[in-house]
Amino acid sequence: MTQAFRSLDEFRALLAQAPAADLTARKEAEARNGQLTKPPGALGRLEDLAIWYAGWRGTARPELAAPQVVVFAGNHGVTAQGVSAFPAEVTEQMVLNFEHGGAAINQLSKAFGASMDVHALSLDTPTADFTQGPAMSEQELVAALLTGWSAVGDETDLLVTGEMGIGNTTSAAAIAHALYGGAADDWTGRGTGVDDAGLANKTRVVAEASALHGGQGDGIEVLRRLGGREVAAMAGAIARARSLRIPVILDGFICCAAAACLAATEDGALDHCVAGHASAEAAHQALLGKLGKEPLLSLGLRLGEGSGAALAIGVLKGAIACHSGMATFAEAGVSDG
Ligand SMILES: O=C(O)c1ccc[n+]([C@@H]2O[C@H](COP(=O)([O-])O)[C@@H](O)[C@H]2O)c1
Ligand SMILES: Cc1cc2nc[nH]c2cc1C
Repeated sequence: MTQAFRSLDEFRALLAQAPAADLTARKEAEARNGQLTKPPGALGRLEDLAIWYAGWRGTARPELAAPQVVVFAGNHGVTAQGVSAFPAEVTEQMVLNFEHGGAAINQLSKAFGASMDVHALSLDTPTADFTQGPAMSEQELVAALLTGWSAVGDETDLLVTGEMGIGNTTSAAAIAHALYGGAADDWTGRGTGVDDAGLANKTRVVAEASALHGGQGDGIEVLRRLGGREVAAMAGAIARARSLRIPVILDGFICCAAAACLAATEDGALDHCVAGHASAEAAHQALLGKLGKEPLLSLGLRLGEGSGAALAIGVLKGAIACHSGMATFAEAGVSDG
């Protein structure tokens, strides 16, 4: 594939040109939904989900046949500040675990019939510690965005982006604080499980990062200054999915921070996304509120890897199976109200 973009401005231009949903297919799906053998609205959010999916796939009676889970891994210089309960080498060790099929996301992908790919991004070269300077150069960010962009399969009809990166809840918190303001502790949580002293230290790091980088540029610039390679790759994949009209299920706090960088850069950039779940990471619910997304599931997960979103594939499959498979009142000879 020829390189889709060579600079951040070219990536911004692609975001600005992103296609909308097919309104005709959406309207036809709404009409079909009204004729199905159930009381109006009785399938609750499943009805909205099926109509949303139909609009993005451009057909009133869609199938969901090829879901793809893609997991990106990156290392973070900010781990030098002691922000995680786990050592940085766990990122690489977990990549091996993903490759050998031993992680939670391997099992969930299999359980919901999704393909799964893992992309490790320059693990030997952590991003710069963003309390000292920008996490990435422009070219490093372009490379990470391109990794995500290129990871999306042409035949994919639903995308889940997951991540693995020790230290990345600090990156996500710093992104959210830079984008939405408030206090550093509004956005800082325990991640893999830091104790009270660890949480206080992490909050200091987020505050210092925002003081250094806040208020400078759009969401893409925030991503360059405070993101990580796997965070950027998720943003690139979500943007590529949009260009192909592939619906996306967002995962937890880090995935949503990546998505927020797109939303802050271009209005409507996440119209092709639904929120798979509410993570137990303290600020995820608030971040979902900023994105205007209502989570499908709330199961106390705080794993990442795309795990909550992968579970929500099952919900979406259920919604589409009902929408596309049910008989209408006329077909079934059932009296409508
Ligand atoms: O998805 C979430 O909401 C989530 C919440 C807490 C932790 N994580 C995972 O834990 C790792 C980051 O935690 P930490 O404490 O190292 O910043 C990273 O690999 C994430 O996938 C993920
Ligand atoms: C073991 C482990 C697995 C993970 N998966 C995603 N983030 C993780 C963090 C840790 C520490």
